[in-house]
Amino acid sequence: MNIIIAGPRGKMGSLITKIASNRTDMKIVAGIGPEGRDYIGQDIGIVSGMGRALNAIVVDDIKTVINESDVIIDYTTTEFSMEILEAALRSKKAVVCGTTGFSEEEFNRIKDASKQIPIVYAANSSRVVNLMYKLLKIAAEAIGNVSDIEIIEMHDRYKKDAPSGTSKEMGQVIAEALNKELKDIAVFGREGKGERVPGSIGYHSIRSGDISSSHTVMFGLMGERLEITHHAYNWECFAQGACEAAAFLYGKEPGLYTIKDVLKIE
Ligand SMILES: NC(=O)C1=CN([C@@H]2O[C@H](COP(=O)(O)OP(=O)(O)OC[C@H]3O[C@@H](n4cnc5c(N)ncnc54)[C@H](O)[C@@H]3O)[C@@H](O)[C@H]2O)C=CC1
Ligand SMILES: O=C(O)C1=N[C@H](C(=O)O)C[C@H](O)C1
Repeated sequence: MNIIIAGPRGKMGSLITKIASNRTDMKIVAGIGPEGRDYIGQDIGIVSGMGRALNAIVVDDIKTVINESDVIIDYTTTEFSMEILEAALRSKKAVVCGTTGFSEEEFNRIKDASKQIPIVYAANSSRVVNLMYKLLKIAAEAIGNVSDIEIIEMHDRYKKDAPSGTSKEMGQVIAEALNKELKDIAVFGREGKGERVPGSIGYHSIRSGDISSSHTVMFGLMGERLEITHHAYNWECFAQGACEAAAFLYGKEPGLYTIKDVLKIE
């Protein structure tokens, strides 16, 4: 299968390039970078920092290369992801989207597009984080109604969105386990409100230094607490999942798939 990688200079794009180039089931045919960058026209292996050419060029206009591809892997920005989605729709190509921070309206555009093209949307493409979702469901079903739930997430100082896409998915898993709507129980920040809101999920975002990604969900009771935590030491676990998702999409019917479909964590 032929793939295009969006943002190959980025943290995720460069790792995805490295991992995809070592797989025998996929071939990188192009990268897409922002207009005006000095590396447009250069080889993606050089642009991504791998130090060797992969015989695929980074272009700034997806239209010029999209027909050579089967799947586009996109971990970039919400604005650019929307452009990729439109191009993929026009050319009927599959997309793996791991970008986070979409508005509800933007996410509805992804859902609509999936009626015509196959899409994996994954706010977190690590296998272990997706196992953590399963653990959260068990914990929320058992003690969610009798504990104070807090989600604490930490990322590097450059991350654009807060709270993280993963923490929203974690909140969703817990809300579903409690038969509630996340929007009714999520509390962002607690400035000026000392007391805890009973039955809520508190969100806390830390942005500091070069923390790759950490998520803790705390179930607080009187006299004890349960914490379930995932730490990523770098972004490779997410990039591995991105490539697995691309391989999964090859030849798939249109639809909105999740990383659970890809990783088969039942
Ligand atoms: N789903 C998951 O498992 C993960 C998701 N992410 C998400 O992926 C996204 C990217 O994260 P990072 O790689 O850390 O960011 P980054 O800032 O390192 O990379 C973003 C890339 O997008 C490119 N880009 C932006 N606008 C563009 C445009 N108009 N045309 C072409 N290229 C454009 C930039 O040049 C850059 O290379 C974020 O939304 C982040 O939250 C990050 C890690 C894991
Ligand atoms: O920006 C990141 O780094 C990450 N973003 C994703 C998110 O918003 O949840 C996934 C992971 O935590 C890394």
